[in-house]
Amino acid sequence: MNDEVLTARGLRKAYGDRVAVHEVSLALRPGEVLGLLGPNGAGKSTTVGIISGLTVPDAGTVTLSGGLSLASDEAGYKRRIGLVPQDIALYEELPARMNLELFGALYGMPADLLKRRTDEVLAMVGLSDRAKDKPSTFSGGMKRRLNIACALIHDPDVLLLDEPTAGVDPQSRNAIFDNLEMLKAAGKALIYTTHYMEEAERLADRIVIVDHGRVVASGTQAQLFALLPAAQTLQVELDGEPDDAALAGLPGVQRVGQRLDARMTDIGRDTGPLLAALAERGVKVRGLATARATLEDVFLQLTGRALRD
Ligand SMILES: Nc1ncnc2c1ncn2[C@@H]1O[C@H](COP(=O)(O)OP(=O)(O)OP(=O)(O)O)[C@@H](O)[C@H]1O
Repeated sequence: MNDEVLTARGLRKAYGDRVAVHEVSLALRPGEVLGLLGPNGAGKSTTVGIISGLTVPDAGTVTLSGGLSLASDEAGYKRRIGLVPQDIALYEELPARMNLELFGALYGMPADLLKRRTDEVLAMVGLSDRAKDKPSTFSGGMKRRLNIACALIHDPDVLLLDEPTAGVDPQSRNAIFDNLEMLKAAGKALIYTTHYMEEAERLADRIVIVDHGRVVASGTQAQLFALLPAAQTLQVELDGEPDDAALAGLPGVQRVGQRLDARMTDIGRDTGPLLAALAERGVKVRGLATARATLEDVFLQLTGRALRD
């Protein structure tokens, strides 16, 4: 028995010679946000496309809880999945409300339910007072929020979001994050693709890092940071100008001008001994700061390249 709402196994998709997705497997539980993190072209959209049923894989399976798959019941499967595509997909010249009604009609929702859900999702994304307006008159952030509302109209269990904050102002971005946290609290399962590691760090319970179509690492943030030789850096601001000889031989310590950067796996344990060693050598300390490793560091460690170009 498992409590997964979605299980993807061995997904593979090639376009000619180019393998976009290679043996990607992932699983998702209710109330969980899975961050799919990787640079441009890593295969995130293709993976999401396969899970949504828009892209046919060359190999692999996606199953929802209860054993539901595209092969067993395509309409039933799609009713449980919502997709927020990377490129905004709206009818620009139709009122916001009508956009939602059209999406709802695709799922065969009865009129009374559709009316109720339309009101609910408009309220959720903060667009109730713009229901009669056309997306062509909306800001980028408002269009994104309406796009998310369209994906939620049929109340899916699983929401796939493909870089949903592209071109969004900070205020709308925060509003989107609030919405996603609300959905998570309501037990929805979310796959969130991004190449912004700050977004993955903020939202994701677990993260799958992809590169060149392959999963290079997956786990909780703590598990991913554990892949680094040192998860934290203690920055020691020096008082005066100690000579390099006084600083020689301190393990994991690097001098950066008037500062020492000490890489540590356990900052609580390792700070005391370092400060004692510095005092013993007559090195005076003016201040301390800590810097935490980021997912960018994890990606760099695993691939030797930066996440963003
Ligand atoms: N329809 C297609 N035809 C040919 N090649 C494609 C197609 N879709 C994707 N690819 C290629 O597959 C690879 C993975 O693309 P994908 O869009 O899945 O990456 P991504 O991680 O979502 O990147 P981005 O963040 O830029 O959207 C890329 O090399 C891309 O050029």
